[in-house]
Amino acid sequence: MATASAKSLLVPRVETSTLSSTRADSAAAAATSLQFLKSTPSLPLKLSHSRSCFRSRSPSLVITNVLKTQDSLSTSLSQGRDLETGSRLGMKPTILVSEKLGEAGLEVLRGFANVDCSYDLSPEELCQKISLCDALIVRSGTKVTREVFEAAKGRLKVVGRAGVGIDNVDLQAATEFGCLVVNAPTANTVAAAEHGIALLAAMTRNVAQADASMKAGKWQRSKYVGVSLVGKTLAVMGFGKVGSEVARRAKGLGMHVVSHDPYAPADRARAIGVDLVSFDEAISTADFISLHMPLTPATSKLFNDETFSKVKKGVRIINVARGGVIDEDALVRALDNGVVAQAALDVFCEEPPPKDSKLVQHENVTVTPHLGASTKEAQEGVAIEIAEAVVGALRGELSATAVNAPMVPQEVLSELAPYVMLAEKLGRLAVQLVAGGSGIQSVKVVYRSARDPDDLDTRLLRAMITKGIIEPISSTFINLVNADFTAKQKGLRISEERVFVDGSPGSPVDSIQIHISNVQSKFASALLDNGEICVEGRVKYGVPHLTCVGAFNVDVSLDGNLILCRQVDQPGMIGKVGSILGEQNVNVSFMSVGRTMPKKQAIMAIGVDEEPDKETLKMIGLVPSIEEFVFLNL
Ligand SMILES: NC(=O)C1=CN([C@@H]2O[C@H](COP(=O)(O)OP(=O)(O)OC[C@H]3O[C@@H](n4cnc5c(N)ncnc54)[C@H](O)[C@@H]3O)[C@@H](O)[C@H]2O)C=CC1
Ligand SMILES: O=C(O)C(=O)COP(=O)(O)O
Repeated sequence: MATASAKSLLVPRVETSTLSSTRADSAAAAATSLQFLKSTPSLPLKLSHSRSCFRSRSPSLVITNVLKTQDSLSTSLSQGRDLETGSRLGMKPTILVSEKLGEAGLEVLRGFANVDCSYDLSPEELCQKISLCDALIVRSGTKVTREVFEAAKGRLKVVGRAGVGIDNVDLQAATEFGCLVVNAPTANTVAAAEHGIALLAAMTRNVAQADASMKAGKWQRSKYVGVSLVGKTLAVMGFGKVGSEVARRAKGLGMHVVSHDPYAPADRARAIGVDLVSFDEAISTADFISLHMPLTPATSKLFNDETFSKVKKGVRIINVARGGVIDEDALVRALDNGVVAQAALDVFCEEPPPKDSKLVQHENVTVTPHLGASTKEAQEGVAIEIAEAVVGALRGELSATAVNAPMVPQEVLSELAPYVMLAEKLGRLAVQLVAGGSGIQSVKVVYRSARDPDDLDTRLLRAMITKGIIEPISSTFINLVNADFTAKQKGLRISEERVFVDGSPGSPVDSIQIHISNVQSKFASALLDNGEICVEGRVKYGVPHLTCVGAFNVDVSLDGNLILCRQVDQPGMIGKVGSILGEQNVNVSFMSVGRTMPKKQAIMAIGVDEEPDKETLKMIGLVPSIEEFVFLNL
């Protein structure tokens, strides 16, 4: 249900009014809208068991422009086709699917976009195509490098990883380019765990080798005597989704399971009878080591010569995580000298590995070509999970599986929605009070709240304040993905402070204040005694309001444009300014006067639907008793 209007969080500014209309031309401020979508429509599909994981994904926040200026139009166009305008004009976004995706997911995508399934693209071909695409869906075989984001020329808004590992996506580059990365983290967990167990069993009983031998016409029973699993110790390295499912299954096989995971809660492990131990203890006591951690700079080549020097002689290793977690040359050495008796590998540093790979050819190594996620059920689940996430993101929703943007739970999103609008508008307003806005270096945000700090998630508010502050003074397209990065790039420090107020903890925030220090103001009345610009806002009846400018209390809804005037408090001022605006056909939507004391200084806040021309503003400035005024686009 649409409740109001707002700027896009995740997609670039979009034009939804008629571009040629004078309103679009003259609307210096874009009104904004916040919408909550109902749950994504149910899909006429057969669902796998894993479906429940993503069906529970909650509806998300959609933030979309309804108006825009010529300036913002060109910004938008320079970033590629405007999605909402496109859809109004009957143009669909384009989604490039660069690796095989389940048909069920493709159906979801086709309902919303033009879908280009182009598999096996070379890096050059991918770079050529990408500037025509709004989203890209990959699996593990496509390298989404910085070059890809550069080649996209700002059009690519979402990269969907149809699976878990996102080590093939340059997340830093994605973030810098404001491109959201989403993954499908749950639908292939069981498949990967089952493959881990399959490799464990196949390796210990030499299934692959014996099969090849028989197909070569041999009958070698004594050569392929295996080892038993029962009673042996398995070290699960990485006790996440896959690791814990492997552990559960290994327990069922009668194995003793230990695990190493620096971030896993011990009680979760204990609940399935697994002891969390140190890295060294895990590798030195285990008969089998199964790898389930992500590939990150910290885990790259974690299994190297030094690690193999600490393992129990004759250990067996299973890797369904990522090839890069193992130094493959070191593993070959360990296999050759018998330190590692056998290895079963689904993943490799380079995929596919070179044909002459010593590891692949090694007689004590069982290999599969990255099949961990490749079951019919998992692929159907992953495809739907990623299709829903990508479509949602293209609609501007915050995804529950965003990898490079704050993931805010739905309950938090729902209650923060009006405050999100307030945050952006206050940021936008505060920066326009600065004389020469680009010199801002230090911003303090004060949240007054009756909530315990632990119960107030301000990441979204902070991102929207940053967006509000930066967008009016920069040509950079800002969204939730790159707000923090861009602020840092611009040397803007944003600190947050929470002040406890008595009141109802039912509402997350009582007020938000923005303080900008060490700057001059265009509107001296916005300055506090300490020289900081200060504006404060609250949400009233679900609508963002400006409640304080400098030391003056005001009470105006933050909608449309705003004129702030300081005058000597006296009768007739509202009428004088109102009639100037009326004569020039500028519609006044609201007015509020805040004063220090009767007949002293007062601030008049006037909301206007249209932007007054320079002459009109000049006439306001000439009204006797008006000491200063400023026009602000919200
Ligand atoms: N072969 C295949 O087809 C598949 C491979 N995978 C791989 O498996 C990995 C794990 O997947 P999930 O369990 O779904 O991810 P997850 O995020 O649920 O679990 C990863 C766990 O590794 C832990 N971890 C991080 N650094 C560690 C370290 N230095 N030492 C020990 N543990 C560490 C984390 O705390 C986390 O608990 C993925 O990152 C992916 O690379 C996942 C699915 C299919
Ligand atoms: O989900 C993962 O991390 C996987 O490794 C699965 O990769 P795939 O989608 O099968 O290329």
